[in-house]
Amino acid sequence: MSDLTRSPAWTALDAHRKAMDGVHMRDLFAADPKRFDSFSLRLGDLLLDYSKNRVTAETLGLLFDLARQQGVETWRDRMFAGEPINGTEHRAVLHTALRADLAGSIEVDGQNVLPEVAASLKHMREFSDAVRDGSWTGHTGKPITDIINIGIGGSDLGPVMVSEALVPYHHPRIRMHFVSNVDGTHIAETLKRIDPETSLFLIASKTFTTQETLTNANTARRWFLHSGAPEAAIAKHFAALSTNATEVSKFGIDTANMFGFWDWVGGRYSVWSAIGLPVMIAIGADAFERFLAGGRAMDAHFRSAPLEQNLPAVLGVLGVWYGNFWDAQTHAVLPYDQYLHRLPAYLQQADMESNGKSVDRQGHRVDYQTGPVIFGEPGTNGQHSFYQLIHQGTKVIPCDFIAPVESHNPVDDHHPILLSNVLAQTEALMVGKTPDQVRAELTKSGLSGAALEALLPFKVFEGNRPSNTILVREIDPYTLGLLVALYEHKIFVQGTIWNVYSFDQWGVELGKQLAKAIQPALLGEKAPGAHDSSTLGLLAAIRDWS
Ligand SMILES: O=P(O)(O)OC[C@H]1O[C@](O)(CO)[C@@H](O)[C@@H]1O
Repeated sequence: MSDLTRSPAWTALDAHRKAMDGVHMRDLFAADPKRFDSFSLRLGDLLLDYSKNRVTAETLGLLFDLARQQGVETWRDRMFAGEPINGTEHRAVLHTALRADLAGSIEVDGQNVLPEVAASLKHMREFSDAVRDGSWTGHTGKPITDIINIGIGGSDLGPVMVSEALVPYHHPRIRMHFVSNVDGTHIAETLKRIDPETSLFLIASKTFTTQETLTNANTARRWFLHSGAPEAAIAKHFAALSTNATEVSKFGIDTANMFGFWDWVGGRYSVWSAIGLPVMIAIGADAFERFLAGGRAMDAHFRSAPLEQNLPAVLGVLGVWYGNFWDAQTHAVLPYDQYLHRLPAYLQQADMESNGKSVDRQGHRVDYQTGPVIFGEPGTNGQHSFYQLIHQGTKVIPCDFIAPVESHNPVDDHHPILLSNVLAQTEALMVGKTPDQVRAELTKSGLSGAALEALLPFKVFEGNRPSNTILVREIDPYTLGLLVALYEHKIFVQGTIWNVYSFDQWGVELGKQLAKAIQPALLGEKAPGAHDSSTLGLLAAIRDWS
């Protein structure tokens, strides 16, 4: 057994979990009319209702004991202080510095990093202002109409999610495109829609060695030059967002057009950095600052609120409760806002790349579950797709319902209908429908006897299915900043409880290595070499058909 699973806090939760067997949330609500007041929290214009969970005050007490036992507060303080808590890469984890009060000081290796953050933001502001006001033109003197961000993983998902979430704030002249997939279709379809004279490519890659990004960037450059633009025009149409000046120069982008950041910014936490430049161009520097301010407000809350009133801590321990004590394998992210349609994809990387680990910080195989499988779709689309399983399947699927109270598009009665679905879903999941209720309904509809009894089991909803509801007044740059930082810190809390390193991602390396080894065979440059029979069989089939 690991230190964690034999620890006092864990064993107490194990025992408590058994005591919670058979406890239905329906009864918890019936017994306590103030349950919502006890199990909800607000931070400014963000409200978290976590009352529809299989928890009592005792459960939460035990979960916070676990969080304290695992040093959540100490690790949190170490993160904010710039200590190298990313142990396998010996790096600080300081995405919080990107949105910090720049008058302060945060040191990495004895150096205050905030002046560099301020300088980078200034550079981004000057550039984005120029693109937006039309003073930055293409090589033929026309203002930029299309921004094409080429990046993948954290260099794509953060920018595309935030950009899409904030479409109502976009500059009217500027269209945004995000190319990530190495599948040629992605870049080819994008290039069809743009004009080289008015396009600006942002090559976003922390390392500037990522194969997908460089392949797409090279294709974009060839396409641009092929349009008749001279080599010197590249400087007007290509910029780099990266930590790697050497590779940026090698690619042919002038480092004057490079927006830098630092190795203490993890890819999946980098939208607050120069990687956010496409967002800043789309929404303007002031709105981007409001996004940073939202993140900063959540940071201040996470640092100072006692765990019991701490939004990220509450979300974090609830996930641990279901994953480790109720065998939940997944977690659904269900934004009831079309503009948030990329949030589930964004959180897939943020969460699964961070906590998808099976070795603890001491290098031992864990004997407990770590990060969940994250999935989701915007509501109400998900309701007509996979919610059947959430309501009546055999699995416990904790859900986060996320919704703005005000819509950017208050057309007809759409928004009340949308919101009624949020409330209805969480209520239905919690309360369910008993056999007696179904019997009464069926009787009323005229059914009776054997026919009624035959249909009855299919129409029963067990209920007791957990959900959180996160309401914001409206999705604006500030509340989005709050929301993104909320999830970042939730992931941090969970990784700390699980004693894993949340800020590395070694698990993505093997596939990259093997792809490099297989590529020459597909290009016909080499014989396939030694592989298993499946890989060889597939290679042969591909060769046959190409
Ligand atoms: O920004 P880069 O260096 O191109 O990396 C892109 C992505 O690739 C990964 O390293 C893993 O695939 C992610 O963590 C990262 O966000």
